[in-house]
Amino acid sequence: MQGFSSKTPETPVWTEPEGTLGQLTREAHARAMAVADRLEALKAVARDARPVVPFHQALTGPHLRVIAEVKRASPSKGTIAPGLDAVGQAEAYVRGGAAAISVLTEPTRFGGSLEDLQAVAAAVQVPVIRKDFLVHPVQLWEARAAGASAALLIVRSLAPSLLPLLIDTAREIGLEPLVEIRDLVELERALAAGASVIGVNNRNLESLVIDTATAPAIIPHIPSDRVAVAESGMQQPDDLHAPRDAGADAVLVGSAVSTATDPEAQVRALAAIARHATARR
Ligand SMILES: O=P(O)(O)OC[C@@H](O)[C@@H](O)c1c[nH]c2ccccc12
Repeated sequence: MQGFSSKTPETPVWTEPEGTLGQLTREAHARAMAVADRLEALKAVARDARPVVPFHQALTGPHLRVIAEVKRASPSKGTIAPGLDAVGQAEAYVRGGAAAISVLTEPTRFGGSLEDLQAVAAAVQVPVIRKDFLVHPVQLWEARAAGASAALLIVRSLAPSLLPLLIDTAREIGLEPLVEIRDLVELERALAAGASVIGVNNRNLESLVIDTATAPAIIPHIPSDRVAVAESGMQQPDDLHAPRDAGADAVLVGSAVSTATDPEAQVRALAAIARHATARR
C-alpha cells in the first residue's frame, strides 16, 4: 500500500455518515428507491415546471443576503412550529427582504414535504431551495418538478464519486446545488467536485452539536469566486456579525424565522444587519 508523502495531500478514507445524519441519509435513500421508477414521469412534469430563478445570482452582490427557511421541526429541537403555513410564511419572508427561500422536504424529523416546496415555489418570485438529504438523481428531478431552483447536497452524506455526479446532474436539470460542508477536508471535496455555492453548517449533523464559530472559521478559506453561505444556529441580528465579517455572501436562518411571531419583521431585522456588510473575501 502506498503511504502519504509530505507532498501528497491526504485523501481521507470514505466512511458512512454516523448518528442522526447517517439515519436520515439512509431513510432518504429508501425514499428515493421507492420513486426511482417515476423518473420519466418526473422529467415530463419538470419540463412544464416554473422556470428556474438563478440562485447563485440572488446571493451575489456587495451585501450579505438572507435565505429564510420554512421549518416545522428538527431532530435537535423536535416540533418548533407545528401549524406553520408554508406559503404564508414564505411570503412574509419575501416581504421582509429574503433573497431566497429554503423549504425542508424531509418528512419524519423536519415535518416537511414536496407539497410544501411546490406550493412555496408557485407563490414567490425568489429562488426556492429543496432542503433534504438528497442522494439520488431522481430526487433532483422531484425538486425541479416541484419548481425548485436549487437543491442541497450534503458532502458528508455522499460517497466521493456521488458528489460530482449529483452536482453535474443538478446543473443539467437547471438546479444550482448548495453544497454543504463543515470542515476544510469537505471544502476540498466540494471544490474538487465543482461546487460554486458552498454552505458551511454550524451544526454537526452526526452529533447535532452546534458551534457558531464553525462557519466564520471556514468561510475565509472559500475562494472568492464561489458563493459562501453560513448555516444554522443564528437567532438574532447580532449573530450575523461574525459570518459577515468572515466574508459570507449569505446566511441561512431557519428556526428563528419559523418561530417568530412576526416573521416578516424578523427577516427585515436580519436583512438590515446584512445590509451594512461589505464582502471581504
Ligand atoms: O434552524 P437553524 O439553526 O437556523 O438552521 C437552519 C438550517 O441551517 C438547517 O435547517 C440545516 C442546515 N443544513 C441542513 C441539512 C438538512 C436539514 C436541515 C439543515
